[in-house]
Amino acid sequence: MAELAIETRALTKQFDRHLAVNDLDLQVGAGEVYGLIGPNGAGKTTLLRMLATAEEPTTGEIYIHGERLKRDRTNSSLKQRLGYLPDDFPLYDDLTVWDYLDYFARLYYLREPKRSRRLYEVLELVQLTHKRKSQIATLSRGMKQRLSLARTIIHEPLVLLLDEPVSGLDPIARMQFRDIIKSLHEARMTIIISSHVLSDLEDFCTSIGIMELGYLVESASLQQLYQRLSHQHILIGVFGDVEPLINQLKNHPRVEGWEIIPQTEKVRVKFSGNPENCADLLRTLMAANLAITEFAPAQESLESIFLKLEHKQAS
Ligand SMILES: Nc1ncnc2c1ncn2[C@@H]1O[C@H](COP(=O)(O)OP(=O)(O)OP(=O)(O)O)[C@@H](O)[C@H]1O
Repeated sequence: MAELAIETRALTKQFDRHLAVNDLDLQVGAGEVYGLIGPNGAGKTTLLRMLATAEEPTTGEIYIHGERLKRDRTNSSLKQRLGYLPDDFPLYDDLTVWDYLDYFARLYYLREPKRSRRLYEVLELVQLTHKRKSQIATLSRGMKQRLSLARTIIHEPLVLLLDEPVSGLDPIARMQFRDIIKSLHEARMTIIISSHVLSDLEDFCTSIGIMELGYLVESASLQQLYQRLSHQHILIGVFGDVEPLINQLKNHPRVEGWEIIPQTEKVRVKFSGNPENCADLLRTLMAANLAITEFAPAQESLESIFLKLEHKQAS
C-alpha cells in the first residue's frame, strides 16, 4: 500500500460496559476513498468521531500521515489537516450561503484576499456559486448537504471524514454529491465516507470496510474484493448448433459450468477469472472457428459479493 493517511492500532471505545469500537486496526492509504459500511449501531460514528478528535479513545492509537493524533493541544496543526462532517451538524438558516462559509473561514484564520478566493473556489466545487447570496433556509436538502461539505473543506484538509452524507438525499442529489467526492479524490484528498447502504458508495470508493458490532470485519480495496470473489457469467451466442461451443467449454480450465438457454442459441457460462482469462476464452472459441454472435461478460455486483460473505446486514 502507498503511504498511509490514516492508521489506527487496537483502537477501542467503551461506553459503560458497551464496546462501541473494538480493537480496531484500520489502514487507509493516502488518496483513497474508503467506504465504511455497517448497520445502525455498528460503531461507524464513534470511529469517525475518534478520528476527528471529537471523542477520546478508551485505548489504542490513531496516526494521521504517520503522526500520532492526540486530543490535547499538542498537535493543532495536525488537527487542521482534518475535515469532519458529522451526520447531524446544524446549519444557520438565517445566514446567506456566503456569510455562513465566511464565518467558518474566519474561524480557520483565513485572511483576505485569500479568504474570498477560497470561498469562491469551494462554492464552485460544490456547485453553489449561483446560490451564494441565498438564505440557507431556502436551499434544498441536497444543496444544504453540499454547503455542509463546503464548510468541511474550507481549510483544505488532507483527510476528510464524512458521516452518512448521502442518507436522505434523492438520487439526483446523491449523484451531485458523488461527483464532488470524485473531484476531491482527483485532488488527492483522502476520504472516509460512511453509510449503512453499500449501494450508496460502491461506485466511487476505492476501498471498502465493513463494521459490525464494533469490529472491522472486512477491509479491502475494491479491486481485491473483485479478484478474490468474482465469479462472473458470460453470455455466449452462436449461429447454429450450440454443441461445438459446449465441446470447447468443456476443455477450458476457467469454465465452471454452463446452462443452455431454452429456445435460443445462447449459453450462460459460469466463469472464474480476470478479464485476461476472459479474452483468452474468446480467442479459443474464435480459433475453433465457431460463429460467435454474442460474447457478453457480466461482472457480479459488490452487493452480491457481500451477500456471499454473509455480511447481510451491511448489504
Ligand atoms: N455517547 C454514547 N454513550 C453511550 N453509548 C453510545 C454513545 N455513542 C454511541 N453509543 C453506542 O455505541 C454503539 C455504536 O454507535 P455508533 O453511533 O458509533 O454506530 P453507527 O454505526 O454510527 O450507527 P448509525 O448508523 O446508527 O449512526 C451503539 O450501540 C450506540 O448506542
